Order: sequence, then structure tokens, then C-alpha cells
Amino acid sequence: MTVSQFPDPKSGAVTIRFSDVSKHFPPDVVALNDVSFDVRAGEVVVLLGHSGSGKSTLLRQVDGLQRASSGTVSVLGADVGSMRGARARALRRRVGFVFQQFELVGGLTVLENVCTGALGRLRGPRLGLLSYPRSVRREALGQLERVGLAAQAFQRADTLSGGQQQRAAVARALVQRPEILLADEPVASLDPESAAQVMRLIREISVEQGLTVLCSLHQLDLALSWGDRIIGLRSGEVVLDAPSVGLSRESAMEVYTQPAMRSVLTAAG
Ligand SMILES: Nc1ncnc2c1ncn2[C@@H]1O[C@H](COP(=O)(O)OP(=O)(O)OP(=O)(O)O)[C@@H](O)[C@H]1O
Repeated sequence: MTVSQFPDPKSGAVTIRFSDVSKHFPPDVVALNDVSFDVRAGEVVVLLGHSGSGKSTLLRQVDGLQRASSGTVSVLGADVGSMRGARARALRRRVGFVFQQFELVGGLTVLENVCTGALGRLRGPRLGLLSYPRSVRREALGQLERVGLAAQAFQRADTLSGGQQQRAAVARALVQRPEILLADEPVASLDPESAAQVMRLIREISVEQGLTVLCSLHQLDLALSWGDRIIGLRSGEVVLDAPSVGLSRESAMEVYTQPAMRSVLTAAG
């Protein structure tokens, strides 16, 4: 698949909207500074930027893990900052999260790990694979097939390679049936081949299911290959917002090399 074959992402509804969002940490850290952008349904948006530029902080605003100091974060039509309790949990169930370190339970089977993705919609605790409804086990197996790990379903998760563990983590996130997938450096600890495989998988699933993806990456080439759009952050400010089609490596590299300048902004539409 090449980028030019991807559907036009600009036709979907707005699923994530940042309006003048700033996030301060005491005493004087400005992690996000007046950040505004929209993400539309089915878009794969990659966040690029130096370590400490604010990528993780931005992702944490989307599922309400952190609250903005000022400005508004709107997700699936709801103001995240005003949500508490059950409403906040309900929104969080619609947002899946994939992390750099996979966060699988090593001593459990791959399948049971994937079943835990359904916990948000099940009542009560679960212990052991058979404590999950058959429908969930079936769905989890289906997702493992989707990510190419059906043969490993009954292995302990800690026997998988890093790339396989991340694919299992993607399957777990999909069992949650999210409308938005957040990924915080999902391929940072993988070899280049596994990294490309995981990014291709996330891209394909987004196209198949209309899933909105917001993903931080350090690998520029992967960002250009698999993102619809690149948002570059520097010192908490958006310094680039452009479709990846037609964006040169050199222009994208300016996120890392140029000082924050509003003038390099390119609206994505
Ligand atoms: N809980 C916190 N308390 C204080 N400062 C924080 C906190 N979380 C993040 N920061 C600071 O906010 C800034 C942005 O951090 P953030 O983790 O969002 O960057 P990042 O781009 O994700 O970095 P990396 O690529 O290393 O993960 C950094 O200066 C960081 O030290």
C-alpha cells in the first residue's frame, strides 16, 4: 500500500478538537502552549518532536488522563475538561491506548491479555480466560487473527518478541472497540522491520474501520510513510501541521532543527 492509495481523510467528522490548549506543570514547565488543531474521523495523525516537546502530554489530554490548564479539548463531541466520574470513564472506553512498553501481563496467555480489552464493558473482576464470556474470547481470537498472532494465542505473553507483543497490545486495544486509538511511541523499542509492521497494521486497521489514530513517533520515515498528516511540536507549540503527502523529509526535519515559528505552520485543511 502506498500513501497515495489512502482515502481522503478530510471528509470525516471532527473527532478531536484542541482549542487554544495550554498545559503547565508547577512551578514553571509549559508542556503545551496554545495548541489548536482538529482531527477528523479516520485520520492517522502523527505527532513528531524532540523528547520533552509535549507529545505525551498532548495524548494524555485526549482521554482525560490529564486536564488542560487552559483551553478546550473536545473528543467525540464532548468537552473532556468538564467530564467527571461515570461520564469520563464512558468517554475513556471509546478511546484505546497503545504504549511503548506494551504493558501486557507477561504470565498470562496472549489471548487472556487481549480479552482484558473488554473489561471496560464487563461487570465485575475477571480471573482466568474462562471467566470471560465466550463472545469476548471469540472476539479476542478474531483480533489476534487480524494482527497475525492466532497461532500464539495460548502462549504466555512474555514469550513473544517485542513486535509480536505490540501487535497483541493493538489487538487488546481493538477488543475495547475504540473510536479513537492513541499510541505513545508504539514502535520506539522495536527493530526497524517490526516497527514498520506495527505501523502498517495500525494504518490498515484505521482504513478498514474508520478508526481515528493519534500517534507519537520519533521515526520521521515511518511518520511520512504511514501518517495522513504530521503535527510537529517544539517546546509545547505546534510548529508544523501538514499532510504527509507532498511533505518533504527536509521540511519535516525542521520540527527538530528550527525554532518555534508560527510562520512555518501549514494548515492541513
Ligand atoms: N507530570 C509532570 N510533571 C512535571 N513536568 C512534566 C510532567 N509531565 C511532563 N512534564 C514535562 O512536560 C514537558 C513535556 O513532556 P512530554 O512527556 O509531554 O514530552 P514528550 O514529547 O512526550 O517527550 P518524550 O518523547 O521523551 O516522551 C517536559 O518538559 C516534561 O519534563
